[in-house]
Formats: sequence, structure tokens, C-alpha cells
Amino acid sequence: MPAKLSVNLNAIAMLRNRRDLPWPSVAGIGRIALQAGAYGLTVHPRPDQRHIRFSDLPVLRALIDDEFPSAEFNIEGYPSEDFLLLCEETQPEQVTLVPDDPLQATSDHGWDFRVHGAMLHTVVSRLKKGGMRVSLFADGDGDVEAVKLAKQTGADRIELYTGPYGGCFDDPAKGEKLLELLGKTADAAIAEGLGVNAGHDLTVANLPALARRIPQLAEVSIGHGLTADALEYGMAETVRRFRRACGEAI
Ligand SMILES: CC(=O)[C@@H](O)[C@H](O)COP(=O)(O)O
Ligand SMILES: NCC(=O)COP(=O)(O)O
Repeated sequence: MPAKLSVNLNAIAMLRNRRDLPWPSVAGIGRIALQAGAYGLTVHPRPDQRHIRFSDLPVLRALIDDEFPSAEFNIEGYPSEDFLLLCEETQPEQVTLVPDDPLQATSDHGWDFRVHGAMLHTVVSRLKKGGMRVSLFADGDGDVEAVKLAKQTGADRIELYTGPYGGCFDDPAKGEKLLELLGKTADAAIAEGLGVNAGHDLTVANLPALARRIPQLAEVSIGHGLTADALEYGMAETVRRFRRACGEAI
């Protein structure tokens, strides 16, 4: 089954925040994405609310519940107490835990499971008791032992950090090497019974090879490259292009 597309709305929210005005509407663009067949919506509310505001979350929750009940809401972030409370209030179908420092410009690495395994175990248990699926942001560096430690946290899935692979748009040979390491990490995760998501700097150009190498890929969350394309092709057409790049026959 092709990987499901979750549209990350951070970049839309960043455009909205340029002015004290309600457009572009984060929920309105999310609606267009879901109407065009996106499987879900992703947001990464950062502590400074520089793009997604905490007040966006109930609006997006209601959009999914009222108009797209089979869609999924995925909330990403560092598991601070504030973030966990936000998740418990919003009840996303999936929470993706990311080891971000509040000052970090964007996510640029996965968890160090050797250092943070015990903390993650506690947080994963709490979120799962609350009825949420939990995915852990992980480096796709082929570290099989790290994947085993990820499994021990009780998480349902890992999300492969694909930033370095996405950065190889002008160096295909390096991209192929990184793809093999992502594939090796995914193989280890699947062998452990973990689901595999992927995200960061994915595009219509680099997705097909990733989807071919990891046929069990459950979900991709995509924001920056997808929003760039939406400026050119419109959100609905862009979602269709990304769905095709995931392998959907549409
Ligand atoms: C978790 C992850 O990979 C990120 O891509 C993230 O959701 C993007 O965050 P920014 O939009 O804040 O760069
Ligand atoms: N979970 C990763 C994600 O949402 C990807 O964001 P982007 O790098 O495509 O902006």
C-alpha cells in the first residue's frame, strides 16, 4: 500500500503570521489538502508559536472531526509538559516526538535512544494511555541497535529524519548512499515490529525512490517542499502530485 500523505501546515502558518490578519487560513488550506485526498494534516507547534499557534489546534481538530472523520491529525514536538498537555487536550491520532531545542531553526536530528530511552518510555506510555499513536523521530543512519532501543520505549512507529537525503538534490550519488542507510534503518524497524514514517525535505523528485526502497512506508509528512510547489501549482494539484510520487495510482 502506498505511503499516506500528511500535509504539514507550518509554512502556511508562517505566511499567515507575517501580518495580524487571518489569511492565508491554515484551516482553509488544510481543507483544500484533505479535499484533494491528503490522508492527514501535520503541525509542529514550536514553543515560540512562530508558525503554528496553539489556538490553531482546536480549529484543525474540529475541521477533521466535522468534515474529514477518516483523516488523521499528527502533532509533532519536543515532549515538554506544555506540549504533552496540548496533545492531551487536542487528541491527535498520532504524536511524533522530536528532540528539538526551543531555539532550533528546524528539526535536524533524531533521538539519541541510548541517552533518552527511559524518558521516552515514560512519555510514550502516557500518550498511549491517552489513546494516541506515538512515533519517534529517528536518524536514518542504519544504526540497528538504536532501532532496538526505540522499540523498547513502547512507541508504535519511528519517523525517519530524511533531511540529509532531501539535501542531496544536486548530488545523486550521495543521495543513493543515504537512501540505502534509510532503507537499512527501516528494515530494522520493520523487523522489530515498528511502523515506519518519514519526513523532512521530501519532494516530488526524491519521494519515488524512497517509496520504492521502503515499500512498507506508512506515512510521509511534508511541508516545506509541498508548500513551495503549492505556490506554483495550487494546493489541490500539489497534493495530487505528491500522492502520485508516493505511488498512488490517481
Ligand atoms: C519533525 C520535522 O521533521 C520537521 O520537519 C518539522 O515538522 C518542520 O518544522 P519547521 O516547519 O518548524 O521547520
Ligand atoms: N515530520 C516531518 C515534516 O513534517 C516535514 O516537514 P518539511 O521538512 O517537509 O517542512
